[in-house]
Amino acid sequence: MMATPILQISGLTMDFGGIRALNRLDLEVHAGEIVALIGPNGAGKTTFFNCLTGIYTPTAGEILLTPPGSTKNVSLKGLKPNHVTEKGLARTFQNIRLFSQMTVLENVMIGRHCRTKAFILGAILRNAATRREERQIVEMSYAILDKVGLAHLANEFARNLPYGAQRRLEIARALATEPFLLLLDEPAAGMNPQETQELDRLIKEISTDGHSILLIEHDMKLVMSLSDRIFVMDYGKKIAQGKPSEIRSNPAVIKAYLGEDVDA
Ligand SMILES: Nc1ncnc2c1ncn2[C@@H]1O[C@H](COP(=O)(O)OP(=O)(O)OP(=O)(O)O)[C@@H](O)[C@H]1O
Repeated sequence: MMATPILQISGLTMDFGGIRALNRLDLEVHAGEIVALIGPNGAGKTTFFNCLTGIYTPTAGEILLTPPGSTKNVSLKGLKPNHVTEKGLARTFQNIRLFSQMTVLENVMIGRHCRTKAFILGAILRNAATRREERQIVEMSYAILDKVGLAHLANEFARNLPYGAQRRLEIARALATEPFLLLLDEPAAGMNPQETQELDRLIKEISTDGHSILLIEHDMKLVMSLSDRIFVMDYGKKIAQGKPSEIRSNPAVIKAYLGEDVDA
């Protein structure tokens, strides 16, 4: 028997006034998978992520999250972004959103915040439990920075990092929330070929560590290298889904991309 998907989306619809940006989308992600969401500009991919992560409340449809190995699901529909993160789903953004005036380490520690127990009173009194928790946060943040290859830059201001490193720092911050599902919105955007290759390796490593991944990406070479399955959208609808080899030769996909600048 096939295990319950960790993410199950059905009939997801999002209207902006008269514009139907998402039209009854169904999609599922299983534990351990790397799934890519692709489609021409304006297809609705970012809107889709925004509906999943509490930035928009969808007009209709359901979004169910089930921790790996569990049978109990939770609906994400209508939850605030911080509550979505608490349920085990973290994301990065198309436009980098780091705290540029803070250090690399602090940016990761902030990601950790949603899993900490210490309250304001603890911070004021700085009791033993608070200090212990702080120490653990620092250690864990260093371990994550090590994973993404940024430990040596821990005390640098985020704004001083090269572009590719900033994108990896965003991933580190998302990982600090301990997600079982990670959403990456165009992680390779603006990267040079070497940075993209490093990203390819990093995403595979994160997947091997036990995180499932759903990513939006325009770099087709990266998509084909990473994905177990690909969902293709156009005009808010799903037009195809399948393995990379199936998507590559799918006539509906080729048609949707005609006239588009595809980084093949
Ligand atoms: N806040 C909003 N208000 C009104 N319309 C919106 C809003 N956000 C998105 N849209 C519209 O929804 C459609 C889908 O946009 P979206 O940004 O999700 O596409 P995309 O697939 O992410 O595109 P890209 O690849 O360029 O990032 C577009 O027609 C867009 O103009």
